Amino acid sequence: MVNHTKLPQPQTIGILGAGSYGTALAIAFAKVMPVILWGHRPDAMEKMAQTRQNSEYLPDITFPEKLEVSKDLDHVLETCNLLLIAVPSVVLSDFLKSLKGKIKPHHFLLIASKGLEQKTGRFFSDIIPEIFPENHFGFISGPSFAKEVARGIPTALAVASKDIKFLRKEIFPPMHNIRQPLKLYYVEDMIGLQIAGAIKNVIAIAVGLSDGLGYGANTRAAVITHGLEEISTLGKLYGADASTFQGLSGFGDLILTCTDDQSRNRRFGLYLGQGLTPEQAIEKIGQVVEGYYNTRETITLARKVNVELPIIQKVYDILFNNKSPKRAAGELLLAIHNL
Ligand SMILES: NC(=O)c1ccc[n+]([C@@H]2O[C@H](COP(=O)([O-])OP(=O)(O)OC[C@H]3O[C@@H](n4cnc5c(N)ncnc54)[C@H](O)[C@@H]3O)[C@@H](O)[C@H]2O)c1
Ligand SMILES: O=P(O)(O)OC[C@H](O)CO
Repeated sequence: MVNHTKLPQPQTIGILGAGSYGTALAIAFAKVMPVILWGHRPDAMEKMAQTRQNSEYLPDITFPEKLEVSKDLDHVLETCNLLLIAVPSVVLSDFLKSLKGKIKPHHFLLIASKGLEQKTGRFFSDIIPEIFPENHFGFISGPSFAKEVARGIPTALAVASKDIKFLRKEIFPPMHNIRQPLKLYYVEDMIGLQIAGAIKNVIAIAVGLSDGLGYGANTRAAVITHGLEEISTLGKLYGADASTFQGLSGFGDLILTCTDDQSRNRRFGLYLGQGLTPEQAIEKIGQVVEGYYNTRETITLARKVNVELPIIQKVYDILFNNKSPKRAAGELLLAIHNL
């Protein structure tokens, strides 16, 4: 067992992954505590260090003073106890494996990626202890577009871990200042948080699809409502706490992702509805569309417990069985009608 009381103070957060979300969290946390942001492309990190901006993902937002930019992973690992990991979920397993041997028992891993392991559909909460048996870890999730987090717009996030007491009392006290726009709430249900974070992306694709095909607000609300039901059904079968799906990482993130065009998953669905192929839609978005992978992984999870998820199955049929979006949507609406 790690003795947290021996960790050096003050706490510096190391953020690994300098895309839109890693950078946004770095900006938000650095308003109150020291942060080091690391990314795997040295040239991009050098540019960020010089310009004090991430012009690729968050143009025109200047980094706070307490944000250090680094291309030196060893420096981050030596300086920071808490490592917040914000790489796309499709590369998370490989990324974690690449850290094996470098991560020490005192490092706390907080995962901000939303998804399940590629192809296997395994939970990262099962994978992390296999790679890092001695480390404490958790997940951070909830309704939050990177741009709004970076701009300091009031945002509420859920943190799930078996060790929330340590995070709340030892790491994040500066974040609990009432004037902070980024609020953290603590829960213990890591499975629920992971399921909700991954599958809301699939439902957002379905909603985008419905909107892209020209259905209205009524249909959108029906797909969201039944989508939440599918998330909860699957979650309960995997032992998640039902209340997680009513909270920030469940209902909160589902509403955000399904209803605002800042969402890449929603936009992906819109493009499919407008007639683009999945490949064309991904290219047009130009950033990670995790719901594409999450759809396949969710179906893998559903098959393991023998449950039918009509909305997610239709999205799967479009993405991986070449079904036409129009035909799938027609069948989907019939399926919803019969639920
Ligand atoms: N963008 C958001 O609004 C948002 C909000 C909440 C959660 N998230 C989550 O954050 C995670 C990252 O998403 P994002 O929006 O920052 O993606 P992004 O497409 O903006 O950036 C991805 C970053 O990951 C880096 N990367 C790719 N492969 C890597 C590897 N093998 N090792 C290290 N870095 C690698 C890329 O260089 C890029 O900088 C996702 O799992 C997403 O669900 C994003
Ligand atoms: O842009 P999206 O669809 O990947 O969604 C981003 C976040 O997960 C919203 O909370």
